[in-house]
Amino acid sequence: MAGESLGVEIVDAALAEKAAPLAEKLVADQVASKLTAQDPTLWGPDAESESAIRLSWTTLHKSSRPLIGEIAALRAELHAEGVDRVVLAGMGGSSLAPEVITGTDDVALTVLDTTDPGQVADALAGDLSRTVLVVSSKSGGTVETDSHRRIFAKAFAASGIDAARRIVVVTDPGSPFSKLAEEEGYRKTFLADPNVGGRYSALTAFGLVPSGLAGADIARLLDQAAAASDVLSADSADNPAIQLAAALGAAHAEGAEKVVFADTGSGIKGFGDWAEQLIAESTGKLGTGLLPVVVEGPGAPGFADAKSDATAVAIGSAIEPAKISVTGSLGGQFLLWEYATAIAGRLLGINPFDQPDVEAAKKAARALLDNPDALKGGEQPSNVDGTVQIFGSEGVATEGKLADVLRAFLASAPENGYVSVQAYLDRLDDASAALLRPEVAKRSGLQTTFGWGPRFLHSTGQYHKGGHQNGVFLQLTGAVEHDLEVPDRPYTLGVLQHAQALGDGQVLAEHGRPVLRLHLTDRAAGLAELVRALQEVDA
Ligand SMILES: O=P(O)(O)OC[C@H]1O[C@](O)(CO)[C@@H](O)[C@@H]1O
Repeated sequence: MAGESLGVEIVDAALAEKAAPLAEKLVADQVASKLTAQDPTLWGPDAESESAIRLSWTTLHKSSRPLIGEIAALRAELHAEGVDRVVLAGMGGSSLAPEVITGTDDVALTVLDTTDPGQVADALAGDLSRTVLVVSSKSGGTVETDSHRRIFAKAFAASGIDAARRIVVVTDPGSPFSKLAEEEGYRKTFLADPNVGGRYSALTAFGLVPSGLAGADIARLLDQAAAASDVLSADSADNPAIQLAAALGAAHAEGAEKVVFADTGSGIKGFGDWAEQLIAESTGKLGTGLLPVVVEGPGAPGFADAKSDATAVAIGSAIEPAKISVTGSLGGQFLLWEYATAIAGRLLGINPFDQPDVEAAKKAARALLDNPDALKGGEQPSNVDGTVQIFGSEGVATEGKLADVLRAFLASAPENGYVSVQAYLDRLDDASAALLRPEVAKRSGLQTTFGWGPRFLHSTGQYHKGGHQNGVFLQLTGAVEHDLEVPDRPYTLGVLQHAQALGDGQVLAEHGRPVLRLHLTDRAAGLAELVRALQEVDA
């Protein structure tokens, strides 16, 4: 349950045996206590300058306390004005933690981490007279978040609402958003601790402001982290973070580079989606890393039948065939996984605080936005089956029926590789796209990830380009019925979404990865055709 004490159990005896010497060495090197003391030398000289400005997360359970009162005061003020609907615009580290925190506490938060015009239009269609928009961006330069800000500011104004009174900003000191907030007179700006990276920021203003405004119990969350901090700082083989990092490191050394997450009754909602970014973006670089695979439950393909390339991890009680089980409160698990990921980074020999390959896809999308002809004109599919247009990167076979194309595509994946299904669609209206993950996993026999674009670009996107190069990529794009203007920008949201899909596809192809893009000219019909076609592909 969400309140229980922190624990890591390495259920698999062989894995426990291999992890033990790694754990002993971590204890002897005093890694846990040095990490708590924010020692930037733990990842070698190349990582030192970055680590020196990325380690404040080890003490956030103390330093974030003053935020509790500030957030409660703002919430009370807003409620007194009848404003009780919270919409959060933020990508990756600026929205994944609030989504888990509010989901676990069962309080409503509308998260905008999409460029899908339909999904954004749905959020706009909510009662604006009761809405506050939290604009969260560490860098203050994320195009999706800035687009949401522009769209909502215009919609507030069009409804006769003073937009400035309804926009709250969370950002780093000195960022473009902090300047803008001042210029525009936005209601309040929370400046976050700049010495914490986005994916380690769950217990900073990024995690706490939207969650607290929505009504989650953020004081309890910090208490939970505080209760975990001593045990996580201990140079002891009983330290759960040492155990977890050693187990993941030992498994990786044996060829298990994927970590498959299933919830087994943790009481935490959607923990895997948060852990996914932390692990993928932190470790997936220099051709190595751990690929998180979030599955639907312990019976799902990928977990139930995990092979030697994957470690099944239960979030909650140990259920067969999990090799590791992790229990504990949400606040405790945030801190545990942050410690374990940073320590695993040391075992893998990488810098867990940079994301060197994320920028490439952003750059490619920007180039496409600057050249709208490349996006609109002359984009002829190689093949069409029903409502599905088929596009393939070089070397990807696109002939025949959709089922033939899928069969050939899945067969082209290397042994022990993975399939990444990437849906640039509406997470709510096209929710059935997520059913493709287990279908593809079953048909291919490969570990299969699923991500909503562009959300995953800020999460597993780093791993795809920087991690083990054995993925094949199935992109889904869809027709846009009602596009949305982005005020004072030369593109619409739909065009941005398309540029993001094509831009990332280009970068993946440049890395020599196979990319199959299926464009659904009718989303609902196309998704149904796709499921039918997959069912024709033999397991
Ligand atoms: O908070 P920001 O600066 O908008 O960034 C959002 C996300 O984008 C990334 O930089 C990757 O693109 C993540 O590391 C980060 O959490």
